Amino acid sequence: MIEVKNLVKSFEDKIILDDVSGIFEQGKTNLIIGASGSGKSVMLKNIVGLYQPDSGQVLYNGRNFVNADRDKKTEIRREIGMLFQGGALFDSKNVEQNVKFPLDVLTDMPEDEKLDRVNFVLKRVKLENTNKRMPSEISGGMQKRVGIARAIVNNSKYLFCDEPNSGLDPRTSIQIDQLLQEITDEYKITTIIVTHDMNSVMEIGEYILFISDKKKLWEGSNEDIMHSGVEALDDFVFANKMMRRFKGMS
Ligand SMILES: Nc1ncnc2c1ncn2[C@@H]1O[C@H](COP(=O)(O)OP(=O)(O)OP(=O)(O)O)[C@@H](O)[C@H]1O
Repeated sequence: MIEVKNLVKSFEDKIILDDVSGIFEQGKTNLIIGASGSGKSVMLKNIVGLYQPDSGQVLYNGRNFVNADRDKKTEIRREIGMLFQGGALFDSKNVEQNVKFPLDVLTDMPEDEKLDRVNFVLKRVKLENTNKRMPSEISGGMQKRVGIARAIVNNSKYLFCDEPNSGLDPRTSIQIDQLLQEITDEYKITTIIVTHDMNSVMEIGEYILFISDKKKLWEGSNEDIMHSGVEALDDFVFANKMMRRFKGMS
């Protein structure tokens, strides 16, 4: 579980996040949503330690990351897997080398054990026998799956995904969402996904934190989001014509 308590972040004089709190539970797909520029990525970067909050706490199963010393931070970082926007694979490495990379830099596992682990996660994302393919030789959806395999190869306890569906068609997006949810549930990972994709919200939003105007304006599940009664959230949820018609708004 990750607890964010009273997070405040500003750049120079501009406050981006003002006293935002949330509880992201283990084994659940937790979503941070909001309009473009609302501060979703900034929140994720504060959680993983890429940005230092002005104030507030980020607790990884009770361990405060913000004030942790170097060793403690390294310990927590080893438990984190990240799926970056666009996959962010190394173009010059093949699938196997990409997935193995975290094991090469974070562990002293023997090579045969690393390969067993790589093959295990590749099988889990249904990419067995693609070991020697280069990123340029596989589709966008396959590249995302390689990214997911790489993010979990070191038995990650925490998984962070920034817009995992960017650049994918709707059908492939749903497959990636479902894979993320299955893996989260199966390995009891605490997963946090930043997205503005309403399909993802409805499909896998077990816990949703909505940011607007620097604040957490709403939290809840995909079951409740249609009836939040929060105007800014309705503007976000019912942004397209079809959804508005569904709600009887136009
Ligand atoms: N390093 C930085 N220095 C200054 N301002 C920043 C920095 N990073 C982000 N911001 C500002 O913080 C605000 C929120 O940005 P953020 O990237 O978190 O938005 P977002 O909700 O993730 O948007 P999008 O959906 O478009 O990716 C923006 O106004 C952005 O310009």
